[in-house]
Amino acid sequence: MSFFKKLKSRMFKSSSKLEEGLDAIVEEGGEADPSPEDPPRAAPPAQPRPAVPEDPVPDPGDTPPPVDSFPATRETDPSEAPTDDTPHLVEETTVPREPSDALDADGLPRAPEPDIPVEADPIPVPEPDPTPEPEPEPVAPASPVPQPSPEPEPEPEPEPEPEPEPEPQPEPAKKPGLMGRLFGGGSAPAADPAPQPAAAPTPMPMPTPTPPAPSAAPAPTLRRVMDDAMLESLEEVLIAADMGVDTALRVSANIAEGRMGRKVSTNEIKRILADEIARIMEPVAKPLPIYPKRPQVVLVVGVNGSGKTTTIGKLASQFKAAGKSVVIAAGDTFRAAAVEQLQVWGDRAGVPVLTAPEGSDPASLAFDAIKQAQASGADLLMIDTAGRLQNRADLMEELAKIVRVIRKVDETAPHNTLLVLDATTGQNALSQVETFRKLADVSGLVMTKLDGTAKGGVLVALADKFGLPIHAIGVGEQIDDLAPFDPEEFADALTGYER
Ligand SMILES: Nc1nc2c(ncn2[C@@H]2O[C@H](COP(=O)(O)OP(=O)(O)OP(=O)(O)O)[C@@H](O)[C@H]2O)c(=O)[nH]1
Repeated sequence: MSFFKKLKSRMFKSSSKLEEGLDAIVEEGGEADPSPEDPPRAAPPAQPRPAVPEDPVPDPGDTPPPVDSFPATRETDPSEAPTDDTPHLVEETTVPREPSDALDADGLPRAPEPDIPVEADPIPVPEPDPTPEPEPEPVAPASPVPQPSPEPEPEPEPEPEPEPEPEPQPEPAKKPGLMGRLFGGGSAPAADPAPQPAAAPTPMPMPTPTPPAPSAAPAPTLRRVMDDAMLESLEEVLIAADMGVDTALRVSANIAEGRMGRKVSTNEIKRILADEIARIMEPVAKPLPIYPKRPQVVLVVGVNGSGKTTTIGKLASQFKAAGKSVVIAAGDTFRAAAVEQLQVWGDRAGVPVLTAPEGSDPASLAFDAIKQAQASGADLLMIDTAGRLQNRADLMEELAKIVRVIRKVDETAPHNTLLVLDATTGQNALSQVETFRKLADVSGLVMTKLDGTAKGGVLVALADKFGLPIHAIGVGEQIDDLAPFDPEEFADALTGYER
């Protein structure tokens, strides 16, 4: 099953909404057009995503250039067997075709050519059976084997031994693909209800071969002339998919450019839209840069429950696996449960968690944590902060204070300020970015919970409006459910476009 068929079979709500909308738009005013469907978009030349961002360092001032980037382990280890969540999956290879000379001039199958014994015969000669069959062979495989039973009616039960079919190669049990987990495809690998072919090894009896169906003429493609009414519908569908009004209008306008009055099929409109979305997302798909500065201070901010602690645990685990020494600081000093939760993640990732007495000033914890990380020579210090709604001025001021105090120890810090956004919040993510970047100088985004939302389109709006790097996406609650952001996969999944 190809990658995209797998994706389609678990298609997320957002895409179905968008995809259904696009289908409906073309159906609404479309007409059957006998001209063939446009060829699928040619796959771009394989471009391994660099582990080091090509762009200049976000903070060129005092911060040295990044030497590495998250998640190096996923992207750079060639020994890793490709998995479904590898962003460079290719479609299944096509089935080899019969050579065209298998047909004669009339299009009928040619008679087999006699073997010319030029060299040693490579075809294995069947071994002569040393023991002659005592029983007469059935003439036709469909004939029932004569039964010794006196019953006059032939028993349908004891069918002739089925020909030993080649054992179906059971596919190795796989973790659901990244895109399979995106936007509602199920988060935890264990919870994946997808049927595993490996679990049912019993070979199916081969059905009697049925004659090939007469080749039906390909159904004519439905096409609609691109006009104002179609564009208006497109805008509505994009807004409903959470892209926001501004982005939806801009995307629609770009799609219309040079195409007004032309007929487009559903597949063409999906391809054009997927290309447009991928074009918007491409510049923001940047892994978290890693600097030679020790400790590199990563401040993690966001509203309550957006997934900060979980993301810190996942990141810490990946950095540790990449050979970095990581320390986490529990900056939510007001909630004992938050500290405990972070400690659980620290244990999972195998990294120490620095804590402060309950109720103490989070800015002073951050100060102490940097000092300790400096003393221990840690590569990375990740500071968790309490969740705060962007409309709580007092809490936002507290965050600004944390940043000020961090800069007292290291004026180049924090080297990264990650805003963790919950994809299920939809358009509210825009106002979160606006407020947090004012107060905490957000350097990049992590979008969590893309595995269970109808709101994936908001990422397009974020990229279009702010252009902040999207370092990673959360696709589940497990420690390895954090993946690099792949714009093209995302665009195809969002629009339902199949390459
Ligand atoms: N499905 C899914 N759940 C996630 C993801 N990331 C986090 N969660 C869940 O979201 C919930 C909140 O995550 P936390 O990491 O505690 O969020 P937080 O921002 O630290 O929360 P506060 O400290 O209360 O502000 C938890 O139940 C997580 O398991 C994700 O990518 N996918």
